[in-house]
Amino acid sequence: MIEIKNLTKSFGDNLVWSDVSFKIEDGETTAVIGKSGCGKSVLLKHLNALLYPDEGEVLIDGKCVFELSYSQLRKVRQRFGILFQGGALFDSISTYENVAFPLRYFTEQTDEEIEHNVMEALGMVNLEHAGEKSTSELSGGMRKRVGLARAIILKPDYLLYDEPTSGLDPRTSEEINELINTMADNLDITSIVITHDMHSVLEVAEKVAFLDEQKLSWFGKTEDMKHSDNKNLIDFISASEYQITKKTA
Ligand SMILES: Nc1ncnc2c1ncn2[C@@H]1O[C@H](COP(=O)(O)OP(=O)(O)OP(=O)(O)O)[C@@H](O)[C@H]1O
Repeated sequence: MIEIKNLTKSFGDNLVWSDVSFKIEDGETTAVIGKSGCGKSVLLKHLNALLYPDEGEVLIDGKCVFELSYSQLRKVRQRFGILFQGGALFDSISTYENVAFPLRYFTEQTDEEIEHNVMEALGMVNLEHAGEKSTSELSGGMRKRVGLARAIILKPDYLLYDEPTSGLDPRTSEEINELINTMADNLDITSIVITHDMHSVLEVAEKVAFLDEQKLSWFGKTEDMKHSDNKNLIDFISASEYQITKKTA
């Protein structure tokens, strides 16, 4: 379990949010939503201590990540897989090598073991035949899938998704949502998804954290969101639904 406790973060005199507390239960998918600039990415970067807060704690299995030594932190960071917004692929190497990269960097696996694991990960994202392709030949949806194969290659406990459906058409977004669910079901993984896409939230998330007005404005089960009396949350959902209707009309 990841427990976020009384977290406050500012950059200079720009307060991003204060006193944020919620729990991410093992095996669940939690969506972090909110307007552009409300501090979703900043929150995500605190989970594995890529950023440090002004105050507060992030406890992973009871230990605060901000108090770990360098080597302990390295181990904790290996428990996280991250799907970056654009996929963050290296375009100078093949799709296969992109997925193999964390294994070559962090493990002592032989070429045979690497091949087995890379092909398994590519299979999970339905790209088993794309290994030799240059990543510059891939569509936006395929790049996300390769990024996802790379994010799961070290068999992480936690998978962080930064805007997994941004820039994708509705059908490709749907494929990515299905993959997020497949990963959660098949890999026994805990997922945290940053998104603006309410359709994606409804498809993948069990819990929702809504950041607004420099605080955690609402946290709860996805099914309770629409019945909330939080006006800003309801406005945010309605605005997103309007966008969905426009996109699919
Ligand atoms: N390294 C940094 N140094 C200074 N300010 C930063 C830094 N990273 C983020 N910020 C500021 O923190 C605030 C929150 O940014 P963040 O990227 O977390 O927003 P977001 O909710 O993820 O936005 P979006 O939905 O547009 O990606 C913004 O005001 C941003 O300018």
